[in-house]
Amino acid sequence: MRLHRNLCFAVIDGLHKIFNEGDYADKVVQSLLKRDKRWGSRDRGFIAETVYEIVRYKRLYAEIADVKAPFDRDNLWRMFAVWATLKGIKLPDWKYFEGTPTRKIKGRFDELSKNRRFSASIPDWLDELGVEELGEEIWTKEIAKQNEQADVILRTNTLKTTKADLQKKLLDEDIHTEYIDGYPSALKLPERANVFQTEAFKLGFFEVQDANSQRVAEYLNVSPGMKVVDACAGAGGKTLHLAALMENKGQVIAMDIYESKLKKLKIRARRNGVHNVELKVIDSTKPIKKLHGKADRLLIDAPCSGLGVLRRNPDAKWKLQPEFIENIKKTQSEILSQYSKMVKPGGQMVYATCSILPSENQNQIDNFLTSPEGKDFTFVKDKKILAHKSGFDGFYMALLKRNN
Ligand SMILES: C[S@@+](CC[C@H](N)C(=O)[O-])C[C@H]1O[C@@H](n2cnc3c(N)ncnc32)[C@H](O)[C@@H]1O
Repeated sequence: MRLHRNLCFAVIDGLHKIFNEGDYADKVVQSLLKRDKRWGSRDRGFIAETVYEIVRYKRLYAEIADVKAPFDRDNLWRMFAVWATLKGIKLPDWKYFEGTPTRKIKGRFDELSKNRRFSASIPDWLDELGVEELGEEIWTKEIAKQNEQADVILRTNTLKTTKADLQKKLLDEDIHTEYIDGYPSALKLPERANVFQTEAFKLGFFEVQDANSQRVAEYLNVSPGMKVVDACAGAGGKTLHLAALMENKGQVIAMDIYESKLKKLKIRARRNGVHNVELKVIDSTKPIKKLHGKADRLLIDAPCSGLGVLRRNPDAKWKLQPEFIENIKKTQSEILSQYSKMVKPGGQMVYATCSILPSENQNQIDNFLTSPEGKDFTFVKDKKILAHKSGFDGFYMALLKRNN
């Protein structure tokens, strides 16, 4: 591979924004890709993948390059040189690469690879937490998997098309996809492509959604005509899926504390041809109280650490703080106790997270079931999904039934 100066500059600019200005990696990459219209898909792929890779392995590359945060541009070039050397890419004779100690880099890499905190590139506190919660063996495998690039997965919008028709339509647009065993609406791209530019996307035939994320709405056993509350709907990935499973019949009440997220959901619902969603901002306890005992089904897709989806948000490793996890656990427990009251007797509820930590998952359910609010509920089943076992994102989901 030959390095192109303007693409490498874009990578360095992106890293500067992510590491030093705290910008989100996905937003930074999105804006970098708009910088030059002449860039083709290979150039865009280089920028996105290199930025993500250096973000993933920040701790390892910084240690090998012997640089410390905050990283100035020279430091970022040194980390870039480490990345390129380990990839076996020949460094051009640019001034940034003068005196790069190629042999020493490889030696340091071999040495540091024996230590998970460097090989998987994670902060010490997170490594301790992972071992404490999952045990050494599982954590080692899981955190290694979370450093891989995630596949692009689509969810067929069954309100508008079928999986087979969508596959044909995408093939007409030169995009190859494959079925995934056990995931009824999913299509996987064996090769990455910008699916948002396709006609099929503009027509609302699919949404981009991880395969295991597609399991969550399915877990809730909804049917057409029901009154379903999606209490932490965000921009509505699962709301849209619920509406499709309900064949646009009945009512989905999509709630969130952020109106801005629900506004995005509104746009997506229009593209998806979804007509049965009502949006409600949670700006006090009132909207929840009004729904006490009314919902046939409740989805709590709770705010969480996001440790199951690090492949998609690698910068979360550096942004997460132990205090955030402690606080989010309190929020999860409050949400469970307050929002569960919306389920009517005989109704069902799913509590889900995109975390792999038992303390955010099954422990929350155990605590809820022994609390005064939880005594009306019976545990039906749960699923603990780890990325290294399933090949897709890490998730947790529990199904509970409200007693009659
Ligand atoms: C995991 S995300 C939801 C993702 C969304 N369901 C989807 O499938 O695209 C969790 C959501 O919970 C929202 N949230 C945080 N605290 C909340 C609260 N107390 N009540 C309701 N929603 C909350 C966040 O704004 C965020 O959108």
